[in-house]
Amino acid sequence: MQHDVIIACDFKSAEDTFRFLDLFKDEERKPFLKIGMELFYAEGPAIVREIKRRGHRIFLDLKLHDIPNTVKKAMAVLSRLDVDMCNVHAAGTIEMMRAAREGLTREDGTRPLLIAVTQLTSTSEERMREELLIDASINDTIVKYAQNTRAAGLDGVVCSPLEAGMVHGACGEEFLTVTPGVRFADGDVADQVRVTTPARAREIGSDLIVVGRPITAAEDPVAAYRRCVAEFVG
Ligand SMILES: O=c1ccn([C@@H]2O[C@H](COP(=O)(O)O)[C@@H](O)[C@H]2O)c(=O)[nH]1
Repeated sequence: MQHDVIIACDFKSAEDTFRFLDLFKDEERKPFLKIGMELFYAEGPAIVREIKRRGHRIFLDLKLHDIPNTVKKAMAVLSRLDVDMCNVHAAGTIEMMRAAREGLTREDGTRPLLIAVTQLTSTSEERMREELLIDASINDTIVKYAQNTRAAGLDGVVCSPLEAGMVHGACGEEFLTVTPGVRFADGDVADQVRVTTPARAREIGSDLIVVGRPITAAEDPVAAYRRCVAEFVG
């Protein structure tokens, strides 16, 4: 997978999204976009179809986590949207991830990329131990969840860029690392915990970085996007 920057379009409406996307209309590089829960719950499948029609690649970040049968059937519905990538929570177990892959696979055998969230980048090791009662280090947890994801036949994981090298070491170079938790050196971390810069993400081994507020809330979003691309893609 070619290194790229995915912009997290965390907007409340189609109107706000298209106002933002219009800023990029003269960009040579059509940004790869992430549609998450906020926008999808507000606008439904129509927003996915419209953004696809405009020629963007789409990561549909709905993080499914339910019993295997429910996830399989939901994935079968999502497969009709023809997105490029979608995801589940690895905590849903290997059986659930296998069901997700089966549901997503179309009759002709094709499917979008399917990845699994390991531990959210807003979670610290301390909270994981104290609130989630996971009595292992965050690194061991992420490696184990990544190995489970690989065993289920998925294509990669969502993790912090700080963990990308470790995940590749455990699961192979071809196994995708898609990494939110990206901040400029001079930027506000907000609710993220396990963060680093686009340049450092590239050095550590991330394949795709996911960047939201550092671009969407910037005074000049196009300049912020170009800065990410320059640091991460080169
Ligand atoms: O572990 C995870 C999984 C998903 N996300 C999503 O990525 C973006 C990050 O946005 P920022 O504004 O750059 O913090 C957001 O849509 C999250 O839902 C994540 O941050 N961490």
